[in-house]
Amino acid sequence: MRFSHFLSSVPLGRFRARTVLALSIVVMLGLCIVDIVTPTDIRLHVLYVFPLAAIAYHCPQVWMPVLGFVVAIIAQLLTVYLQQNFKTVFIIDGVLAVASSTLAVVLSRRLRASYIAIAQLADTDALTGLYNRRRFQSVIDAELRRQVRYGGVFSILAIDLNDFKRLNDTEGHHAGDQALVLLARTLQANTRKTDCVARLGGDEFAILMPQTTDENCAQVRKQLSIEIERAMISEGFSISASIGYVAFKVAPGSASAALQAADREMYKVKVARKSSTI
Ligand SMILES: Nc1nc2c(ncn2[C@@H]2O[C@H](COP(=O)(O)OP(=O)(O)OP(=O)(O)O)[C@@H](O)[C@H]2O)c(=O)[nH]1
Repeated sequence: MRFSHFLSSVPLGRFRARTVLALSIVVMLGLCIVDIVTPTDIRLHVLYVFPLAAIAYHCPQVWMPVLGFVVAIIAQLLTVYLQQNFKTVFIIDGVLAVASSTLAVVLSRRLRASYIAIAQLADTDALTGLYNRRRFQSVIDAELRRQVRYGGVFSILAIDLNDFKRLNDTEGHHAGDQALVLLARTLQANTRKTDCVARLGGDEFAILMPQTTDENCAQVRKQLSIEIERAMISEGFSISASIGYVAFKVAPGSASAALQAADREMYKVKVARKSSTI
């Protein structure tokens, strides 16, 4: 998410974060001008900018940053009023600096945690916890760039359950969901940590395997077919998967082209299976 999009999406009552941030900057500039006109040390007051901006981004109610500005202004005026007394000024500035820095750290950490949670939601499939199509395409993009730079080979496997609709229709969507989760676990358990397993949608899954040749893929497909069948039978699902693969010795034009090529191979397997069962 671009920072400007994120900023404009933060709800702050009737105001947008952008408005409150602009307000906080105006107030801080005002405080700095007060400092310059009444020659005190402005270095500490600049510290207020960060916590106030952090509050402005983070808190859902607009009165909180406004209250922060009011407290900062009162403290500032008090500091100016007492500036003859060096010790008092030092204490007020010290307390404000510590409080504002602590607030900035706490709020920034919460902000970062929310951002990570949002980014994770955008990249993963809620049911299986695997990467979703969007993230998988960016993983393929990265592999394409790596291959163009360093050469080598990588492969993509496309996996699609057979007659999954029938399972949903006869045993219900909950059973269907369980079968999808089981498939996700089986794929992860039987691939390398360096491979990337993703759910592209519905009963379609895919695996990106770096440094994996055609021959390796044939072995992986055989092994996965056995493990999927074993896992499904052990949970009482009579369901299998069609698996197609492509090994790319030369970088394909795009991530979508790579996925489509693997998909075509998977459909060939599916069609062959259907015609053999007719
Ligand atoms: N339980 C469950 N079902 C889903 C989910 N997403 C998609 N589906 C169902 O998956 C089914 C996919 O149907 P199809 O694409 O015809 O696949 P299929 O029945 O396996 O048919 P073939 O691929 O031709 O063997 C549909 O019934 C969708 O409703 C999900 O998250 N959970």
